[in-house]
Amino acid sequence: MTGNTAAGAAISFEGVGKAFAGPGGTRVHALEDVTLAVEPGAICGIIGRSGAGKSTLLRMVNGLERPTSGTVTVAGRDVGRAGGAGLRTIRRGVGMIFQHFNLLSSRTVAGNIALPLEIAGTPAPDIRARVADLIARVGLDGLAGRYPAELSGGQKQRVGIARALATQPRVLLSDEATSALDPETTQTVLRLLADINRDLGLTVLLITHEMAVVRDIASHMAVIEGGRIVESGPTYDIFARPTHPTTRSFLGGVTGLTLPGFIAGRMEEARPDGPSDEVIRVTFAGTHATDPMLSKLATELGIASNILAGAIEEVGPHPFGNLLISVDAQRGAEARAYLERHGLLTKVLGYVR
Ligand SMILES: Nc1ncnc2c1ncn2[C@@H]1O[C@H](COP(=O)(O)OP(=O)(O)OP(=O)(O)O)[C@@H](O)[C@H]1O
Repeated sequence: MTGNTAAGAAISFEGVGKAFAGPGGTRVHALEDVTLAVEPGAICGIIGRSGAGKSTLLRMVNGLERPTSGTVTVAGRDVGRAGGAGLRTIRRGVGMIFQHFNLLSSRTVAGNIALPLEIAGTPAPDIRARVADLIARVGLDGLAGRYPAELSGGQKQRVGIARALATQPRVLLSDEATSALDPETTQTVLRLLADINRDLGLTVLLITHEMAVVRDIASHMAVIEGGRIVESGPTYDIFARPTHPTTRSFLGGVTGLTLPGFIAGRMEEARPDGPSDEVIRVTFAGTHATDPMLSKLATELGIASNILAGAIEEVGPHPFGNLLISVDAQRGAEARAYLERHGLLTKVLGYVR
């Protein structure tokens, strides 16, 4: 997904910058030198904190914002320089869903879904057939005549998704689409997006501040901070080997990376003189996630380990685990070498006396 190779990409950002006029004649640099290529059929999650530049990035894909430098292309078409009919063509190929759904309260479910087709001048009989298909596709059978006020949040988002799909776009943009939903409804909406991605081959670009959303649905991800992409690549690789501190702090919320307070408060960076325990993060990737490596460490090397925190979960279709363990610091190097030899990743986090 990442890098400079934009050829063949569904969406590509090349050296993109965006500056807004700030207070008192200042300039706010919302994006700086963003380069990212999203391959056709990928689900790419952009994660970042409030104000990092996520919305600005997303809005460039359908031309709601134009870059002040660099180039944004969708299926090879330059969005920033398109105007009039060219921009309308690009926009027809890019659907968008929103955190607060943005439905028209005066229109029924069917009426909301029909709107983009009416605007595109689609004949009425075709609209009726297409709307019926879309209602079935998103699981809203029987609700065509309801008004938004009569729907749950999850149902409203399904209407939003159906409306976004009405003009058969090749790209779907999702602006915090599950942020207003409860966890269970979030899961059903994410599953629907994953099904649509798979069945229709749509490319999905989603922005979120929740790593769990990225973990559950995104094949690729990018972390944005202060308007710059600080890390990007396949989601699984980044979960296994996060390099940037911001990525690590986002990961702390969804993996077993957070040390319990009673250990965290006593950790020292350097190994102290005298007896101590080494605290190690062990990342289990792929099939190793289910291997009983710690018991092998005990039986084959006689090294006992304490499990301090951990979780095994799924990132996309792959099992993935993070364990925080402690071992006698004198045997730490030996334990890490053994685990690494067996395909696990290790990192010393510190020492506890
Ligand atoms: N139209 C605008 N005029 C001036 N500044 C803007 C404008 N739009 C965004 N910004 C600024 O650009 C920066 C990035 O904003 P953006 O909305 O893209 O961030 P975000 O990551 O989407 O944040 P959030 O999660 O809070 O929506 C912020 O400093 C914001 O104040």
